[in-house]
Amino acid sequence: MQQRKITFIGAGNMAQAIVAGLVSTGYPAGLITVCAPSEVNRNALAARLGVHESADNLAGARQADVVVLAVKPQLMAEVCGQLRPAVDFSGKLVLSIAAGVNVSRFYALLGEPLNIVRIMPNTPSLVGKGMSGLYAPDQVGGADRNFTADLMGAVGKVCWVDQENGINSVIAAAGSAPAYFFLFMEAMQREAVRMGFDQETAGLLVRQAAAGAAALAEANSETPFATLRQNVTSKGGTTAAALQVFEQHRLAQTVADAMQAAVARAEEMEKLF
Ligand SMILES: NC(=O)C1=CN([C@@H]2O[C@H](COP(=O)(O)OP(=O)(O)OC[C@H]3O[C@@H](n4cnc5c(N)ncnc54)[C@H](OP(=O)(O)O)[C@@H]3O)[C@@H](O)[C@H]2O)C=CC1
Ligand SMILES: O=C(O)[C@@H]1CCC=N1
Repeated sequence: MQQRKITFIGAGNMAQAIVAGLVSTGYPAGLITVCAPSEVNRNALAARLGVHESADNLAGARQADVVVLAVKPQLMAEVCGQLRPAVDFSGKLVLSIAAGVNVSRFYALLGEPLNIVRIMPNTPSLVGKGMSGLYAPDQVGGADRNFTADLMGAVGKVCWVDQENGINSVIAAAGSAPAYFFLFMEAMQREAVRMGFDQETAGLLVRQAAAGAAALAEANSETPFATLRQNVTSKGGTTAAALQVFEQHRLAQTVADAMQAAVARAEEMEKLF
C-alpha cells in the first residue's frame, strides 16, 4: 500500500486497535503520529509501537498527509473547531471513525471542499480481524479511496457502502457487534461458574468455543450460518434443547431490536453532535 504520514487525533480504544494492527502488518511506525491530551494512552502506544506521540493536535495534523479523527463524537465539534483555523486541509485526506457524525457535519465543522472518508471500524482490528465499512462522497478520488481501503484492509476486511446511512447499518452489524458477542460470552461464563467451574476454566471453555465457532464460520465462508448451526444440532439432543429456549425467548427478535437500537442511536447522535 501507499505510505503516507498519518496522524490520529485521539489515542483511545479504537485508535489503538488500528495503530497496533497497522504497525504489526509492517506499516512504518515512523509515519504514524498519535495525538491525545493525557500522556497515558499516547505514551503507551509510542513506547510499545515506536509511533510518534504529541499533545498538540494542530502540529500533528499540520504535518500529516492523512488526519484520522478518532475522538468521541461529542468532542468532534470542539476538536474540529480548534483544527479548522490552524490547519490547511487542502491536499489532505481526512478520515473519521466516529459514529453519528456525518459528512455534511464535517463540511460545517472543517469547511469545504474537504476530502473526507468515513470509516466504521471495530476493535478486532487490533488482531487483524477488523471489519470496516467505508463511505466516501462522490468527489473523493480513486487514490484516496484505495488508500483508505488498503489502510483498513491491513487490519481486517472492508466493505464500501454507497449511501452514507449504510454506515449506521455497519455500526449495527459490525462496529458494535463485538460487544454483543462478549455479552453472550460473559453470560455463558457466569453460568459455567454456577455449574461448578472456576472462573478461569469457565473462561477457557467459552473463549475456545467462541473462537472455534468463529474459525469454522470463517473457514466455511460459503456455508450458511444455519447449516453450521444444524451441524451441531442432533435431533432430540442437547443443542436442540438449548436452542429451543433461545427461540422461546425470541432471541432473533431481540437481536433485531438491539441492532435497530444501535441504528436509532446513531441517527440521534447525528442530530446531537
Ligand atoms: N470503541 C469502538 O469499538 C469503536 C469506536 N468508534 C469510534 O471511535 C471514536 C473513539 O472511540 P474510542 O476509541 O472507543 O474512545 P476512547 O474514549 O477510548 O478514546 C478517545 C480518545 O480521544 C482522546 N481525546 C479526548 N479529547 C481529545 C482532544 N481534545 N484532542 C485529541 N484527543 C482527544 C482521548 O484522550 P486520552 O487518551 O488523553 O483520554 C482518547 O485517547 C468514537 O468516535 C467512536 O464512535 C468506531 C467504531 C468502533
Ligand atoms: O459504541 C459506540 O458508539 C462505538 C461505535 C461502534 C462501537 N463503538
